[in-house]
Amino acid sequence: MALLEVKDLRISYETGGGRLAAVGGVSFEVSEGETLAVVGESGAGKSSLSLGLMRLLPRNALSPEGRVFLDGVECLSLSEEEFRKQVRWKKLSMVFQGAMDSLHPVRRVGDQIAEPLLLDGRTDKTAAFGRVAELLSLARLPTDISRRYPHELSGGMKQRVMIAMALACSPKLVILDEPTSALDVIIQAQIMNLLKQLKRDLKLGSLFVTHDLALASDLADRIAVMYAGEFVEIGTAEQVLGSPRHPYTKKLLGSIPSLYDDRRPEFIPGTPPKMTSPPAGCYFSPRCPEACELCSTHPELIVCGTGQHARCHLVIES
Ligand SMILES: Nc1ncnc2c1ncn2[C@@H]1O[C@H](COP(=O)(O)OP(=O)(O)OP(=O)(O)O)[C@@H](O)[C@H]1O
Repeated sequence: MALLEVKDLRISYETGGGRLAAVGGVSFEVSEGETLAVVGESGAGKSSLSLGLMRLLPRNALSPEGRVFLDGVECLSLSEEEFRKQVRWKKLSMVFQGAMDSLHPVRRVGDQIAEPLLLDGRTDKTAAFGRVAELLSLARLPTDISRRYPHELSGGMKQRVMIAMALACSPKLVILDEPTSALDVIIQAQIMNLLKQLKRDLKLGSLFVTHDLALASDLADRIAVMYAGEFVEIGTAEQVLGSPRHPYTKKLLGSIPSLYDDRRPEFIPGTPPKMTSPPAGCYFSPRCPEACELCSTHPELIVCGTGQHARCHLVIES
């Protein structure tokens, strides 16, 4: 059985301009120890998906529709209190986008990491600080930073602290929302190595949310490409990167600069549709170089390889 099973998840917001469909019927699974990267440009719905799974959506979000099974428990039908006690941080946790800047500036790092353990009520202070030392070492940080304040740490160290905090209650699955976006490339590589190590050593499952397909390829077992609230392609990293089937995935790959030839990175003309009034047909068709009359109807995901699916009429079903 999959660790996480998401079925037809839909998330919408009430806005001044009408109802906005941020996540429009997304289905996927993540197994124990597996990394699924969710890749898409800004506004594709990646953060809404992540916050929806954590049940931390903003107030103007409508109740999510669909089913979310985590370790066999259907999460959307739990009450807020049940979800907080049984699931959030314990089975499913998250490293938020830009979160390293949200550490409390005048509280010691160790106290902040210990907080969720102490709040749980099942751990005393000595045990909590023993666990803090373990978590710091898991995140490859010296244990003496426990007594330091956030302003004494570099950006990379603060991000390691955020990762340590996400692991505090030993979750089985972590959502990593753009975990390296604010870091320079050297530190980014170090954090990616740490994530790979945690995946291997702890058999940690993860949903790795990023706009960067090249970065996704470093950690992902499978990749889902998200466009206008939908998965337009999903498959193993090898399939999506080596033989992409959806025109949007091909364009995303073409936009990655190459060090080894004179090819110029392509750009994708146009912008994603307004999700308060999405077009009737394929959402990508106004920007698609391969669009044809078939694209005036909305495509379903089509099986185009073992475990590979693409939402495009031009894909031949296999
Ligand atoms: N609280 C909100 N109210 C109304 N619309 C929202 C809200 N939050 C997000 N949206 C809209 O939902 C859509 C998906 O946004 P979301 O932030 O989930 O995308 P994203 O892929 O995570 O983008 P980014 O990488 O920029 O965070 C966008 O059209 C966005 O404008």
